[in-house]
Amino acid sequence: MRPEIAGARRVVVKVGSSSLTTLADGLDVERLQALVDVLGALRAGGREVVLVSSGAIAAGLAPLALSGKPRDLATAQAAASVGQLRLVQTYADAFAGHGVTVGQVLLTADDLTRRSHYRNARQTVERLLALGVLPIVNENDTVATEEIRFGDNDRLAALVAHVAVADALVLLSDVDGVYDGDPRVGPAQRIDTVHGADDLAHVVLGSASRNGVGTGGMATKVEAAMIAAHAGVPVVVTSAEQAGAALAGEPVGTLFAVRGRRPSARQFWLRYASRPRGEVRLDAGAVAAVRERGASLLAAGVTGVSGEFLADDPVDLVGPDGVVVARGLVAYDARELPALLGRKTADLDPEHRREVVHRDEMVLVGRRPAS
Ligand SMILES: Nc1ncnc2c1ncn2[C@@H]1O[C@H](COP(=O)(O)OP(=O)(O)O)[C@@H](O)[C@H]1O
Ligand SMILES: N[C@@H](CCC(=O)OP(=O)(O)O)C(=O)O
Repeated sequence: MRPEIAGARRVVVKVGSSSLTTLADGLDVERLQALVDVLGALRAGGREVVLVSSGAIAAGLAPLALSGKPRDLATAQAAASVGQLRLVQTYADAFAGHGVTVGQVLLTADDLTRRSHYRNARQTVERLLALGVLPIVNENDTVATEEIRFGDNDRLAALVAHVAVADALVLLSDVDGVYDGDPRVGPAQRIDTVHGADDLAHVVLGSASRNGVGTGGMATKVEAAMIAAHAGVPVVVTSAEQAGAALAGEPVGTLFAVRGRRPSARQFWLRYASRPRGEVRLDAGAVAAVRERGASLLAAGVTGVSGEFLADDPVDLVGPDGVVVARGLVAYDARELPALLGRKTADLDPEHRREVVHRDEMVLVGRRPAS
C-alpha cells in the first residue's frame, strides 16, 4: 500500500491522448467515461481532483477529416480548437452523471512563467475547488505559439500539481508504468519505485506511443514526475485502466517518491516555471560565494550582462565557463548594471548598494544555458 497516495486529499490526475483518443476515430467516449467514473467516485469519497487532460488535437482530427497529427502549428491549433470543445463537453456530460460540475482552465506557458500570473492561476484553481468544481486543465493550444508552449501536458501537470498545492500527482498513459526500456519494442521490466535519478540511470526512455496521438513520450513523464517529486508531491505513472487502483494507493505503475523538503512557491516557480529574461555573468569568486556559501550576488562579482530585463525579472547567473550557476530575481534593470560592474559595495552610491540578486531570491541550478 502507498499511504502517501491513498491518503492524498487533493490529487492532480493527468491523462494523455493515447488513453482517450485514436487517430482513426478521435475521442473514445467509453474510455473517457471509464476515467470519469473513477474520478467521480474519488470526489464522492471526499477527495479533491484537478484533471489535466490531453486529447484536444486528436479529438479534432476526425471532425476535420485530417488523417494524421498535423505537422504545422496552424492546423494543430485549428484541430485543438474543434477538439477541445468536444473534449470538455464530453467531460461535462459524463461528470454531470456523478453530480460533479466541471470548469475549463486553458493555460499557456506565459500563464505560469510570469510570477503574477502564477499566483493568479493558484487563486483561480483554489476558488474553483472551494466552489466544488472539478477543474479540467489543458494547454491553450489554439493560441499557444511555439515560444509560449509547454509542449507537453506532462510538464504542465507537474506545474499544476504545485500551483494547486496537490498532495499527489498521477500521470495516466497507455502503458502501466515506467519500464527499463520501451515495452512495445522488446522485453522490459517495470520499475516499482524511483527514489532519485540513480534509479533511472539504466532506463531507456523512448518516444511517444505508436498509436500516433501522444506527444510527450515517457521521457516527458519521467521529467515531470521528477519535478513534482522534488517539489514534495509523490507521483504515480501508470495506465488509465489502473487509475482507480493507483489512486487507492495500490502498488501499481511506478511511484516517484518525494525527495527533499518542499521548496517555497517562489523557489519552485523560479526553478521550474520561470523563463530567464537575460543573463548576469559572474567571476569565479562570485560563483564560489553563491554556490558554496549561499551568498547574495554583489556588483563586485559581476563581469557582464545580457538581455533587456527589468528589476524583479528572473535572470540566469552564469559562471565564466558558461554554466548556469543559479537563477534569481535581479534587483536592477539591465541598463543600470554596466555602471556597477566589478565595483565594491562601499564605492557605490547608497541607492546602488543593494545586492544584484539577493540569496533569498535565487535557486541554485547546474546546467549549461539554453543556447
Ligand atoms: N521506458 C519506457 N517505459 C514505458 N513506456 C515507454 C518507455 N519508453 C517509451 N515508452 C513509450 O511511451 C508511450 C507513452 O507516451 P505517449 O505516447 O506520449 O503517451 P501519452 O499520450 O499518454 O502522453 C508508451 O506507449 C510507450 O510505448
Ligand atoms: N494540449 C495537447 C496535448 C499535448 C500532449 O502533451 O499530449 P500527450 O503527450 O498525449 O499528453 C492536446 O490536448 O492535444
